[in-house]
Amino acid sequence: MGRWHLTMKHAIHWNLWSPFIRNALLMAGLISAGLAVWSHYGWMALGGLAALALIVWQGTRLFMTRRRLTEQYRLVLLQKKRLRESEFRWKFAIEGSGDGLWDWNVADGSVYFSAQYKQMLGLTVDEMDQRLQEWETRVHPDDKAGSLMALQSHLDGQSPVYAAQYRMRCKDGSYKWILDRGMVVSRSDAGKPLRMIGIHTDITVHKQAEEKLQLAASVFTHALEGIMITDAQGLIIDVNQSFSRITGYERDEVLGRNPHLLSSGRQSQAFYAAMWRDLQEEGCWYGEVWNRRKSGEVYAHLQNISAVRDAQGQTRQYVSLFSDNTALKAHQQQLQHLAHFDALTDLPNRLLLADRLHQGMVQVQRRGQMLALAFVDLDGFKLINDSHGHEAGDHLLMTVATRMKQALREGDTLARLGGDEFVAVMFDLADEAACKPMLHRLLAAIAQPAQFGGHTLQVSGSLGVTFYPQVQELDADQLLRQADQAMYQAKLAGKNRYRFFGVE
Ligand SMILES: Nc1nc2c(ncn2[C@@H]2O[C@H](COP(=O)(O)OP(=O)(O)OP(=O)(O)O)[C@@H](O)[C@H]2O)c(=O)[nH]1
Repeated sequence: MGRWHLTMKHAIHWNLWSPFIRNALLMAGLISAGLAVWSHYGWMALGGLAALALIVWQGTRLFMTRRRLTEQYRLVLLQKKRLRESEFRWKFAIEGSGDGLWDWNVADGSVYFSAQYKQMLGLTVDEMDQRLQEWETRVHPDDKAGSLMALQSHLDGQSPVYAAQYRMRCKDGSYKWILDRGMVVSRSDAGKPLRMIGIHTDITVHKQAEEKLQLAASVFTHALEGIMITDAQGLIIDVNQSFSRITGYERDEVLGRNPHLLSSGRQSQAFYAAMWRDLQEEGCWYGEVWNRRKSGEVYAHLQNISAVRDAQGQTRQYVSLFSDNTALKAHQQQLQHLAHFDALTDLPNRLLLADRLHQGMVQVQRRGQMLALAFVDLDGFKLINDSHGHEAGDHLLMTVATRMKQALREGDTLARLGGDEFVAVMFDLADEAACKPMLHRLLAAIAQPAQFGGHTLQVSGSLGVTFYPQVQELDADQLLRQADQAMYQAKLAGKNRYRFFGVE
């Protein structure tokens, strides 16, 4: 027994349980058992036993086959269930994502378009033929070549997946942007594509947002205005090209820095405090700012700052737009000057005189003082023009203007009304007599000879003087008319002298 056990162990160890050995041992066992039964009980018993063994064997086979079939059936059902679940999951995922599905039989050209695919284009389930031509006729003509090229490249095996973006015509004639992705899922032995599956994603909103972003980026980059964006703490996070052109600072030099680096120092702390207050309360600020370029040059610009707030009303960024208006400002100042100053002598003109006279009249009355207004007309000026030419006349007018100005005190005003007529306004006089030294100085200044083109030019002046305030209230025009009348009296009296209004 011990030896047999050892042999069996070896047999198992050496893997001798091959079908041949197994069957040979079984046959030997059966023949031995058959001989034993036949020798003890005879043929009848042996036949009965064999019949019994046959019945047991067939029954066992039947039982085993049934069990195997039942197990196979159970596995098939399980696989089917898993497949259904998997299909359900995929269908749910694709339909739930809003994407449309297509399944193309490349060989015969038929295509399955999912309900969602058709719905995306505004079509009902029955409104689209299951043909590839349906897709081709709906793709925007401008996008067709590109998408077909991408498709062909994938069919030829040149790209691992097919992906294209194109516009597709909907039922109502409008176009939707579609992202189309797919791949060949089966090929013939020769590598010919047999079936291809893909999905359609509606990216219209995304495209529109992208276009808006591109537009905004283009405006930002190419705007003539300088644009500076800061974070909520006021640190610069982006600037455009015009910013660099206007300020002289490159983008890298200012990122992360405070816009204070542009400050010229011309604006007070109160100015910036008011700006921040407006930004926090109103969300925007607009005004003129004097800044300093990298070169050190101070320049003026009109600046518009807006706070960018999130849905919760928290300020996220500040966007500042500004344009360099130095040239405009200079031009404005030039126009302002031309409007108020005489082009030949650069003295205040009639307009500015009226303004200053008005202010002076208010001031002297408040201070309890007096002002004198002298109307000056040159004597014999026409002769200068006639004898030496207009240029000589201009030269004399400029010379006389400078000298008269020097004859007056600082704070007094000398204006040119036109031609050879001037007006001098002398402020802060204690009484009428206080102006007499100035009147003499004016006459002397006018009478001083001037040289031009080798000629000596000389004129004199007649001055008519009036004072303010007077017993009767009067305005600046009335004052001027009084002085004009007094000047006429001075002319009548022989010129080169002054006359007070109302004094014969
Ligand atoms: N050169 C020059 N002449 C001017 C200008 N404006 C006016 N005139 C001339 O100045 C002259 C002024 O004329 P009047 O004041 O009548 O001549 P006037 O010789 O001074 O006469 P009286 O005042 O009576 O002494 C005119 O001949 C004008 O043509 C100017 O801008 N430049």
